[in-house]
Amino acid sequence: MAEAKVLSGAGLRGQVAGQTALSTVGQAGAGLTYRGYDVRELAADAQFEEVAYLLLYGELPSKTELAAYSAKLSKLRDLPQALKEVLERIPADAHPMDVMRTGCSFLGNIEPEKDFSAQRDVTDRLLAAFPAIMCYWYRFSHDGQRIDCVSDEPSIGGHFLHLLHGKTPSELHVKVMNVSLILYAEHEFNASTFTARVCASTLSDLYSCVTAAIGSLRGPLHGGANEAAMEMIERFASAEEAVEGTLGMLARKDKIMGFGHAIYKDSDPRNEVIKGWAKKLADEVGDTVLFPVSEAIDKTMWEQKKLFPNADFYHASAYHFMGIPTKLFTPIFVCSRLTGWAAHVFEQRANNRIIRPSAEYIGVEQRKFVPIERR
Ligand SMILES: CC(=O)SCCNC(=O)CCNC(=O)[C@H](O)C(C)(C)COP(=O)(O)OP(=O)(O)OC[C@H]1O[C@@H](n2cnc3c(N)ncnc32)[C@H](O)[C@@H]1OP(=O)(O)O
Ligand SMILES: O=C([O-])CC(=O)C(=O)O
Repeated sequence: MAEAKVLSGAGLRGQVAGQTALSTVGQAGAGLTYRGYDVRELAADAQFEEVAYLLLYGELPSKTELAAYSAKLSKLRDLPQALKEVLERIPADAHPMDVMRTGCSFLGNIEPEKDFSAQRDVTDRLLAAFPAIMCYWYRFSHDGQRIDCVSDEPSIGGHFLHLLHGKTPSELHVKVMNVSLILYAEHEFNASTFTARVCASTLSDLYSCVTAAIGSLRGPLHGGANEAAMEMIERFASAEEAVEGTLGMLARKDKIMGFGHAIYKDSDPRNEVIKGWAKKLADEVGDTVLFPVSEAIDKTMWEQKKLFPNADFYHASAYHFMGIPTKLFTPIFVCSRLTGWAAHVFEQRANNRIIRPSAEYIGVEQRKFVPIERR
């Protein structure tokens, strides 16, 4: 059994900053659990909507509850005209994470959370509307098309692919999107979730918590790593080139995106799952470069640094094989992690104290103010 990672030093590493009943990360013998369920079992057999319900409502739904929940989400997919107009004004070269942040924030203006008793309805609305926010902007700014924001796809993953590509997605692609959304849904006190909880602790509204969390997820050390990993993988034309390139990056002390983790010590339990699906997709498209390049980087990182791929690394090629533009990778993460963020906001609100740590002062000693004319 793997020993726990030594957690000390900067970045609040190893500090217990609160309690949660939502997930365990990196506990010996239990890689990642959502409300007690192993994420690998959920990814194998559940639908993302079931997992969202589990996180947001506390237990797995019955068949009837799931049908009602999925129907509720489907009805909430369309965007208000005012939001479409805002999205149409955002340029094509904007970062889609900025689009998500603006879309979420704007919806908070026109459909505000009037009372905390509406928190689940606001979350369900965002869960249903996020794929359209991303795709409406993308298709308008890139293809000049005003797409229909509703589809008859039963799942959120299928709905996203349908809006993006304008056609019914294959069964395999719907399955992989479903797995991906499950794997990304929740991860304890990661940076974006902690951001959401800090915001919630001031008794702010849910849209503010989610908007803040999107800002934290955007960075390449967190959710943005899947895009950065894709950009790196694409630079290599063969496994040999990838090995050489990785050795060079390590020699220059570059960070290799999609590797390492703040909590896991020698593997990320989500990796084996998404890697398996990335391989299936590679076979489907007849890939002979990207997947071997990814494996070569993976092998070199382990041999040289004992660093392992995190959830982001093989997500990069998996999404690429499904024809998803690289810049949309992190926004998909938003569509999923929203469930974890919101569940943490509910938990924070249910037992709140404002989050306000202390700082160790390392500045100059106290001194006398000097008026500007004498400086
Ligand atoms: C969904 C997610 O958010 S998962 C994370 C996604 N982020 C990435 O993939 C970005 C690349 N990875 C990283 O930057 C880091 O591994 C993080 C941010 C995920 C975790 O950071 P930390 O907890 O500070 O890492 P940790 O303490 O394990 O680092 C140990 C050593 O390995 C090095 N290291 C860690 N990850 C990497 C990496 N990807 N490439 C090269 N070196 C690395 C660190 O620089 C550190 O070296 P040092 O002791 O010489 O300074
Ligand atoms: O937990 C973390 O530090 C990063 C994260 O969100 C994840 O791995 O899903």
